[in-house]
Amino acid sequence: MSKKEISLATVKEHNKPEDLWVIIEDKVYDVTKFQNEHPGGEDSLIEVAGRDGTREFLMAGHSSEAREIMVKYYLGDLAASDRKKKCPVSCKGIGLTIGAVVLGITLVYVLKRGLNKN
Ligand code: HEM
Repeated sequence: MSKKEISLATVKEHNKPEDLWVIIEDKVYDVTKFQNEHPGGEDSLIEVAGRDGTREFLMAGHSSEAREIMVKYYLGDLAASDRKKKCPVSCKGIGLTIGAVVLGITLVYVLKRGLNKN
């Protein structure tokens, strides 16, 4: 269930150890009170204070237990306009296919023209 939407500018204001918000997968968490309990240390959270820490969070390879703990600190979703535009694998695949088809047609056209000149 999503709560309210929070802008990136608002998250940026909470970038200190005594007031520490972080964005993970487009969700905003207030981890101020969790810092001292974090098994990965407070420094790793302070490092991403007030910004998107998704990459770092995923790189640390968090367990499903960690995901359960997160729920307690969830504040709301990042405002839609501040979310990074994501292109899923399927979308990249379509782009590559279209690119390849266009390239193929161009090649055939150029080759045919070249042949017709002789
Ligand atoms: C609300 C957010 C977070 C929660 C609830 C959380 C929770 C946890 C928990 C429970 C662990 C122990 C291992 C596990 O069960 O996966 C852990 C480890 C760790 N976390 Fe987090 N974490 C959060 C955010 C972050 C972020 C944003 C970063 C990086 C910037 C981070 C970096 C790490 C690291 C480096 C470890 C240590 C992994 C290891 O020693 O193998 N965590 N975290």
